[in-house]
Order: sequence, then structure tokens, then C-alpha cells
Amino acid sequence: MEAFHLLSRGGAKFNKKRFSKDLQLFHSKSSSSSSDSKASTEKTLDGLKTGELPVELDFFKYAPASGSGSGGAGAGLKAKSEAIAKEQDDQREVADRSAPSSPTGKKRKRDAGEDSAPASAPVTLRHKIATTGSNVPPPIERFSDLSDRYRIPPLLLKNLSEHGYTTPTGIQTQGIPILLESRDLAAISPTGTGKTLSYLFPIFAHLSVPSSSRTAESASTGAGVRALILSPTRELAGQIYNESLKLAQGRKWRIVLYSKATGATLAQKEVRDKIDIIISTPLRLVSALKQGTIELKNVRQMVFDEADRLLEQGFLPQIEEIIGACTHPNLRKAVFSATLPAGVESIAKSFLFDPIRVVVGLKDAAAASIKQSLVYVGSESGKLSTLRQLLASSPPLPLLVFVQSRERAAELHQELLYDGVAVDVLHAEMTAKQREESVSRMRQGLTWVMVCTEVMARGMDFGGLRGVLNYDFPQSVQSYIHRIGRTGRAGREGDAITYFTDADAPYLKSIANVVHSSGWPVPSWMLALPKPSKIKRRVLKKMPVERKDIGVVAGRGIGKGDAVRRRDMVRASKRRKASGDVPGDGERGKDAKGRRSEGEE
Ligand SMILES: Nc1ncnc2c1ncn2[C@@H]1O[C@H](COP(=O)(O)OP(=O)(O)OP(=O)(O)O)[C@@H](O)[C@H]1O
Repeated sequence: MEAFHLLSRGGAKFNKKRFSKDLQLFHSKSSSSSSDSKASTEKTLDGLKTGELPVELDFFKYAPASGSGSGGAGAGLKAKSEAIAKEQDDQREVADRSAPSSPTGKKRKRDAGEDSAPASAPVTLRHKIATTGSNVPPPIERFSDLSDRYRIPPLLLKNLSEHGYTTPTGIQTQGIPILLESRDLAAISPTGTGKTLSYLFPIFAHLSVPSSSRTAESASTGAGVRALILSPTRELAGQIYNESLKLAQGRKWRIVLYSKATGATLAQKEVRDKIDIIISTPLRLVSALKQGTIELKNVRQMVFDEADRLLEQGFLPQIEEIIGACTHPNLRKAVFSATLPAGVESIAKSFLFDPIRVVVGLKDAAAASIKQSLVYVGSESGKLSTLRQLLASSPPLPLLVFVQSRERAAELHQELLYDGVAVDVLHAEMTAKQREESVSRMRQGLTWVMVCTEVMARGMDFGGLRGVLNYDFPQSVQSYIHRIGRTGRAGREGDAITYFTDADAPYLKSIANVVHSSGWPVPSWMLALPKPSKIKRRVLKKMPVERKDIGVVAGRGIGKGDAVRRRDMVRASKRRKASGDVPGDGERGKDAKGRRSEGEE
């Protein structure tokens, strides 16, 4: 079944019964079961009242995690690994003991700078929102404030509450009014904090009447798509599409998740003139522009989700082409991400008009609800045994396991299948259909572990995902933040474990700093490591650390990695020949063995 139907089916029918546990998260804590109430009380800091933002979404006053989980190094690792684990445990213990009772209010680092403000404090203080720019509209306290201030279709607010969105998150309190006032926006907010709704809501509010039911009076909106959302991967585009269907319920807005198939159905101009919103990856859209099968001159709202990724070299030429095609004089643009390095931000600023910049919490920081740990595994061979120990003990399931190349994803998948683990795999060389099926099996809870590449690092929202394992060390701080951000979303707790070997040592410091600044214990020697030079960091981003094949280090099936790789390459090349398609853009460099580190799309 092609993407469009599969995804639309999933999104249109939000199964409240199946997701009742998830929905409970967004209900008032007073209705929680008694077993929950203790945890709830622990998390409710400084008298946050019922009816305020649910504790789970109150990221920057988040209470210390229980410390349970499985982040520690497995037994059997070398002495160094045990020493690190012990040092981490000691630090954690000290931190835990000092956190709640410190007379000076000095909590462990994770809470540092997050002095909880009383519920009566201004919303910007409570959510740690910093804004820059001229005439910043005041934030909202609750969604109902929107209809007092702006002309919001009542159906939109009804759809919000029907889908459990009762209280706005930090980025929503400030981002929604800015976009409703038709201002350009650069928004930086941690992973899992509801950025999608922050841009979808204003898009629908501005659209007002669906193109398909326009009357003569409202025809001033012109013909053709009016809102465009760009995402670096198909999976994320599909997820945004599903989110948009929730808001669209009850009106005939036409939303298109752009793909080869949907592109073909829009061959006729009369059909595509009735579209309200397009959600697409850059590559797809550019090829449609080139074929003349889409026009973007009526687009008035443009959103770049995961903007820093979209504005990287791999995507930039396509982005420029798309922006060039959006010629409407009232075009408004918004960039969203959890991370926005300075260089990328200045690119964004070059095409934003008088933008407002909003930062929620600390820039380029991991979400506070994720427990992070770094685990030394010695050499490559230590990884698989440590993972096996983790899976045999108390792994945080469902678990997403990141590796640095599609070949390694295929190899690790085979290894875990061999072990009898309910595991799936996802990388960019798989067909769109295979990728959809993988995601769908994970969402349905049919698989508990998914081995994947960077393609899953951004934006994906698997509600109940409890753990992320960086089997291969991430190639940048941004990659780390986004990868681990797949867990600990919407205030749920999550576990992020990162394996490192001697080969990763030169790059350890930057990630250790993120872990440390999030308040999780890091051995002091890691923080004292020399900072990798800019050049080294750039090289790593493009060229991953060379690693031995997983199949080979597993000590069985020598040459199996090569066989898997050969098989995948043959399959992929057949597919490419058959479809005349090219593999994802945004792919990065190859390692010394010619294996690609995986980009997105
Ligand atoms: N106001 C709200 N109330 C309750 N749940 C919300 C609210 N806003 C968003 N959510 C939920 O929070 C989860 C995370 O939202 P979303 O995917 O938009 O995060 P994000 O900030 O875009 O993350 P990422 O940076 O990883 O892309 C989703 O499951 C979404 O449905």
C-alpha cells in the first residue's frame, strides 16, 4: 500500500482506546490512579496547580528522575568500564542526595538555572522562554486565550481538545501568537515539546476556508496551495501529515503528503488548485517543480521543520529553488528545530523578514526528561556483548538503536534476529514501502527494538518509546540531541545510552558536555579531555569513525557482513534501475571502506 493511504489511514482514525494510556498523560493529575499520585506529587514542583500545564510537559521544572533504568555498563566489561560506572553511580548518588534537600536550593546540574517559578509567574518565566525581535506579541496562557485575541475557527479549538491538547507547551504559548500575527519566526525548543502543533495551528487558522469550498467572496485567496511544510525525511513528513489530519477534522481542507504517487494524482491543474497544504521533502518537491507539475506562487505560509538539517549543504540548493518558487508577496516563513547552530541560523536569517527569535530553555540542549549515560565498551567487540547483556537484563523497551551506516544497520539487525529479538530495521536504502512497514510495526508494538540510521534521528514521535541506544557514537552534538530526543517526549521519561570505544575518544568531550550540562553524571576526566578542533569536528560529521563489521566482531559468520552488504547493494541497484530513482539526497561521506554514513530523506 502506498505511503499516502497507509499514513492517512493511521492519522485519520486516532484510536483513543488504544492510546488511552498516552492520553491519560494529558489529563489532569487529579484523575490519576493512586499509584501514580506519589510520582505525580514528586514531580509537581512549587505548587503547580491542576489545570496548569501538565507536569509531564513542564520540561524546565522537571523533578529528578527516579534513577531506575539500565544505563550502567554491563558486567564483564573491562576494569575501566567498571570504574566509570562506579564513578557515575557515585556521582549520581551524591547528586540525588543533594538535589532536593540542599539548603541553598542548589540542585544537581540538571536543574541548575531552572529555578522553578511559581504558577503565578509570567508564562515566559515558567517556560524559560527568551525572545528577540521587534513587537513580540504576548504569549498565551491557555488555548482559549487565542479566541479572545484572534479570529480562530471554533472547530480548530474543538479539535485541539478532542485530541488531548488541553494546555499549550512553552513553544506553543509563544510561537502560536507570533505566527498568528503573520510574523517570521526562528523557533528553538527541545525535542518532544510540541513544535509541530506550534506551526500547524496557525496554518489552519490562517487558511480559514478550504480551497475546495471557496465562495466568490473568499476567492481572493487565489488558486493553488497556500501552505508548505518541508521536512528532511519522508517518515517525518508522514508524521506531520497525520498530525495535520487531527486539526483538519470536520473541514474539507486538502492536505497532501507529497510523494511520487500523490504527485501523479495532481497532474491536472484543477485538482492541484484545490490543495490547501503540501507536506514534502525538498527532493520530491524540486522534482515536481522541475516537471512543472506544481506551482508554489500562492504559498503564504512556509515552514521548515528540522530547519538546521534542511539548511545544511546537502539540502541547500533544493531549498533555494523552493524558496525561489514561492513568490507570493505575503509569504511568511518559520524555521523550527531543537538545535540551530549559529552558522545555520544566519542562513535562516538571510531569508526571514524581520523575524522573531524564540528559544525555549537552553539552546542546543537535550530534553530534561531524558536520563543520559555514557558507557565505555572498550573496542568494537565490546558493543554487541554489552547490548546482549542489556537486552537480557532490563532494557528500556521499546528501544531505538542508532548505528552510523545502512550496512551496519543491516548487520546488527541480522545479529539480533539471530538472537531471537523482536527487532526491525530502517535505513535510507530500503524502499519507501519497507520503511513505512517498519515504522508501522514499531507503532503497533509488533517490534520492540528498531535498528536504524540517522534517518530516524529527527522528529519521529513514537509515543511510548522508552529508550535510545547510540550503538555507534553520534557524529555531532546535534545528531546526539536529536537521536536521544526520540525518547523522553511530551514529558515522559526516557533512557538514552551511548556506547563509546577508544576510537571515539577524540569526540567524546562534546557529547560529555551535553550530558553534563543536562545534569547527568559524567566522569571528570571526560570533561577534562581536550576539545576536538573545528576541523576534526567537521571531518567527523562528514566521515564517520571507521569500524569493524558487526558480523565479524560477533565472532560468527565471518564475511556475513560482506554478504549482507552485497545483497543489499544488489537489491538497491535493481530497485534504482527499475524506478529510475536516486537514493536519498542529504547523504554524507563514505568511510574508508566505502560505506556511507547515512544522511536523511
Ligand atoms: N499541548 C500539548 N498537550 C499535550 N501533548 C502535546 C501538546 N503538544 C504536543 N503534544 C504531543 O507531544 C509530542 C511531541 O510533539 P512534537 O512531535 O511536535 O515535538 P517536537 O518538539 O516537534 O519534537 P522534535 O524536535 O523531536 O521534532 C507529540 O506526541 C504531540 O502529540
